[in-house]
Amino acid sequence: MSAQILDGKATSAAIKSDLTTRVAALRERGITPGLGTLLVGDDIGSQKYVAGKHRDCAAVGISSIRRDLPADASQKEIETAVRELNEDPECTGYIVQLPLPGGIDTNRVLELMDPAKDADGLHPMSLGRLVLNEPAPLPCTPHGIIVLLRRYGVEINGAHVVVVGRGTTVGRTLPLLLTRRSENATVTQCHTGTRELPEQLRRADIVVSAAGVPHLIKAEDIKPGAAVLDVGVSRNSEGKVVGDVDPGVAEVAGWLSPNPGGVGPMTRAMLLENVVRIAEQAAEPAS
Ligand SMILES: Nc1nc(=O)c2c([nH]1)NC[C@@H]1CN(c3ccc(C(=O)N[C@@H](CCC(=O)O)C(=O)O)cc3)C=[N+]21
Repeated sequence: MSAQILDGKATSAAIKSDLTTRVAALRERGITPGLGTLLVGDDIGSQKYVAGKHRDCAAVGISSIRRDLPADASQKEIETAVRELNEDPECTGYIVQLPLPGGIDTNRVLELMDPAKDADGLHPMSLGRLVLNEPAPLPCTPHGIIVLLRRYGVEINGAHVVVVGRGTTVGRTLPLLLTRRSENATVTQCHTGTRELPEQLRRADIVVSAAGVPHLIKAEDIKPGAAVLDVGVSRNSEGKVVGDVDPGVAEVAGWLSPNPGGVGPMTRAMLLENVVRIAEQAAEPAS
């Protein structure tokens, strides 16, 4: 038996098609959503992600505003670029591509962003609202994970989910989404300091690995039939993406989200969704 593939590429294509309709409706009312990206430096991975985001925008009718700064840009130059995106009326939502170069105070940069334009859901205000159960743009990768599970009918309610990793984009935020009443999962968060990771993994109905450790998750540690989502991004010597999940897992798992082709495209679709939602809300302020 081989796992059913949680196909993020196909699922994101369907979502993008829905978004195209919503963008067209906004445009008919004279509103054009615009996604800004601020990219600092020339990391090849980041360049690729940002290029992908702008391609997605073009495909659904969102205009894009691209700001690129050199790797040696100063804190001040980066902050100026953030202020300009805050002010730019064509930019209705934007992201600061992470990580920023060493020596830059990332949190200070994020705090300067207008929270009303937070397309990533990673502004401190949005994260605080998430903790407080208030409406806010959701972090794209965790949101993409939940939408992907739902589209394939993987039961989240009551499931035991093991999340591996403690980064902001997945490890720290995914448990917040999964433990909302609407998802109702039980979460164990693991990381590099976790003793006996295999024992934790064996109890999981759903495993989400975002550790960035190639082939950390082995078939012998997976409960037969469990859903396994590979979110780890490492690169091998040829620059190819290598995930956290050992290929042998496909023989044991019930569902498998591959990497690439799984959560990455979903992340991009959720980013577009945030941009469209922000523009819709601006068009029709809650009374
Ligand atoms: N402020 C900020 N927001 C982010 O959302 C953000 C970020 N910084 N920094 C880096 C990570 C990484 N990330 C990915 C998005 C899409 C794919 C993606 O679509 N990948 C394709 C393949 C790409 C390839 O092969 O290189 C796939 O999985 O099929 C991957 C990774 C967003 N990130």
